[in-house]
Amino acid sequence: MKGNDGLAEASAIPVHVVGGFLGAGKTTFLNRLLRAQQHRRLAILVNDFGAIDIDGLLLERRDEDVLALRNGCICCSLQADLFSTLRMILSRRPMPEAIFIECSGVSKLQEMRRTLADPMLWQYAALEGVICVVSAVHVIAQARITEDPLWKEQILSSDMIVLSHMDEIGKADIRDVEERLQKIRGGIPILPVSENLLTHGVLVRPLEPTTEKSLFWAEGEDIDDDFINLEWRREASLDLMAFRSVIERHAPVLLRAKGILYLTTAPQRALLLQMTGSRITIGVAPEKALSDPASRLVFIGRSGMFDSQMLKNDLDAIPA
Ligand SMILES: Nc1nc2c(ncn2[C@@H]2O[C@H](COP(=O)(O)OP(=O)(O)OP(=O)(O)O)[C@@H](O)[C@H]2O)c(=O)[nH]1
Repeated sequence: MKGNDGLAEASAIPVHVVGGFLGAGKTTFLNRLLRAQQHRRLAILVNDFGAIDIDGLLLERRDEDVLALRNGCICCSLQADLFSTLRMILSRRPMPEAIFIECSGVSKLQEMRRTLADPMLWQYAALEGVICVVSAVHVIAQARITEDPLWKEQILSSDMIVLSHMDEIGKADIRDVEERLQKIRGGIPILPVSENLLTHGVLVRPLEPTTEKSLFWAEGEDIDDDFINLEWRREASLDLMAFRSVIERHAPVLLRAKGILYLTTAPQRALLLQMTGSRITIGVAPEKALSDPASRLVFIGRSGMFDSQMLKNDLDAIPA
């Protein structure tokens, strides 16, 4: 049977939102969860703030299960795309058992919550809960991130916090992190990533659909303007020392960088660059990355602080 809007009627599919600041560990958490729940039919919707689909590349799931929404933020500028993608997922047969939405690191979770509380959507896909992934290392050592109003908004607007990067700090620091988070949002469950959490799914407090009329087209505050991103692509491989010095020069104003790199020392080898705050790692990229032989990187910073043109000029000047 079909509903008035053309969607098949069915009991609502649970929707889990996974949010959290730039580089907090959302994709890593989701990958662990997907591995633990391999037997389930899940649809994953991933929102990269930039046009380059890095998160889609990093998610370990069959390509057809992962849908990417790029070049904007689903909590504001991509709201309409979010709805049309959800409709497409809901029209699939067999239907997924659950939908996970990985927000971009700049998504406001209150906006996501309002968007998904749409009364019409709720009949088919009901928000089960909003999980905020918080990096314990950010809390202990990255004041630049934890002083960002958006970081706090995400904690205040979620139902549960999942702590990442706990392996990198000691027990006393973990207690300190929990206390600091409880001060921001008293009573919120703060959970480490455990097998139990990954296997038995993610709780959480069921919400009621909004009584307001559909927010489908409601205009939210556009937070895309607060952040600037630079997408940079180079067909030839890069000199590591020159690349490093460019990154070190710009690191103080960057909140996040990630992407695929090819270096002159091993031009056939795709490397994965990850940078959150001032922490940088370069490791082996997933095999899928090799389908594109170009280096492709995304850099994100706050407007007014991050000079994307200057970074682009510096990157362009790196010798091949
Ligand atoms: N040691 C450690 N590293 C982690 C953990 N979680 C994530 N990372 C690393 O932190 C970096 C960022 O992790 P991602 O999962 O890509 O973070 P994200 O929140 O999806 O990033 P954006 O989508 O860009 O906002 C990567 O280098 C991960 O390997 C963790 O629990 N422990």
